[in-house]
Amino acid sequence: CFVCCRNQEHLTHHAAWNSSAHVTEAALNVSAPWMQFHLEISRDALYPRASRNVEQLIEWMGNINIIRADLPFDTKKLNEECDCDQIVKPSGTHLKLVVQFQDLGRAMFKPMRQSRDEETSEDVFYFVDFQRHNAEIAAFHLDRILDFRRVPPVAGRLVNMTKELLEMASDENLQDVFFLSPANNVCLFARCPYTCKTEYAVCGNPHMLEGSLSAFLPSHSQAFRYSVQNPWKRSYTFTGKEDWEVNPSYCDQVKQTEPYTNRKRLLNMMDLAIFDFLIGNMDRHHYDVFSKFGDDGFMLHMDNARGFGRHSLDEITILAPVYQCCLVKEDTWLRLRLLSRPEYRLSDVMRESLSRDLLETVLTEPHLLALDRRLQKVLQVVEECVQKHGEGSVIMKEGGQQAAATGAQQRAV
Ligand SMILES: Nc1ncnc2c1ncn2[C@@H]1O[C@H](COP(=O)(O)OP(=O)(O)OP(=O)(O)O)[C@@H](O)[C@H]1O
Ligand SMILES: [Mn+2]
Repeated sequence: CFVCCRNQEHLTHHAAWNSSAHVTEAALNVSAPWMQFHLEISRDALYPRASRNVEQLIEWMGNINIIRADLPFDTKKLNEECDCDQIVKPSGTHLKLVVQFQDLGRAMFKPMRQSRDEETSEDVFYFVDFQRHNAEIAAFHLDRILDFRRVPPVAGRLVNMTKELLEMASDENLQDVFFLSPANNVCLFARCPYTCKTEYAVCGNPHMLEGSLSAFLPSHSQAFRYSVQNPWKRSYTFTGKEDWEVNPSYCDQVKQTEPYTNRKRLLNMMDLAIFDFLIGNMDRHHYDVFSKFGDDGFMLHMDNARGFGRHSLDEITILAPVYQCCLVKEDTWLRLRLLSRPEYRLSDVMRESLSRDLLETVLTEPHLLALDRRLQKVLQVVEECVQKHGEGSVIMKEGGQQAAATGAQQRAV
């Protein structure tokens, strides 16, 4: 083992790769950015704050040759049961592919489905909303700026659907979803789970299509991770209400339930709510954690494609965990305040960060400005909590201890 993370704080080490099914020792390049990404994952975050590898990984995903395209495992499983004569729901949102690169790294590809200027209609339920490739990219950048480092690196890329996807398609099931539109554009549709209809397809122009590439995490056999239901998840029905929506003391219940008896996990839930409020994501039904790190480990913030749908709406209920529990991690609080100052304004830092992506405009100006407005609302919610309960019981160190006075009280007064 020549590149080892020698302590238990890290998730994988090089020796683990010898047993990897899709990598042979001969082809293995330990310095490949995707491999370095896996080696840097620790109990605290997906990558270190000062990681140089993340930039390299993004550039690499944006440029390196694609040698194979696959349907994702969950879609494959559904395909076995999928009958294209039976349309279940009129939604074509779940279009994603696994691509493999020349040096054996992999990424989840989500194609562009909605133009950047289009705002999602008010009549669309969040659970049938489109997945937006630019939301995946922007969410990664925001997560890094907030110093959470819980979103796998995501790069934007213009992909040639014919040469890089169809010709690299691993099996017939995938080849079969490609077709030529009446305008002679190459298109692809999702077989499953919801639709087999070509009107929900995405099309290139005629071959080129934008998409997001999310760097693959280590496989389950190398680093098992499991999904946990979000206690503040929404009802996925037309009229249903969840417990948190009707019970004002819901947080007391959560606090007494595993794994939230662990204060670190509870505080991480507050981070997740803040993150989702900023991006406008109402579709956080689950989150993932690596089992190796137990309840102390960080939470993964994956699947952010339903963020950034409506810049004119600030969906305050996404902040329910924060205003119901009246808790926030001190580090997060300090960072949010910093990003509200004119010299570090969140929208400016985001604009700068996103300009390094290969795609021209990741977020339009109204979405960037919405971030500043929403950040103010987060600060306001926390300040109201501080006024009610005092700073000592609201702003917490990661381990759950009271934070040193941060001046929230003064600002609130
Ligand atoms: N970067 C990644 N590395 C490894 N696995 C990933 C990655 N991105 C997504 N996945 C896996 O693919 C599955 C689907 O991804 P995602 O949730 O982003 O897409 P989705 O179309 O919204 O699917 P779902 O309906 O399951 O939410 C998830 O279970 C996740 O574990
Ligand atoms: Mn999803």
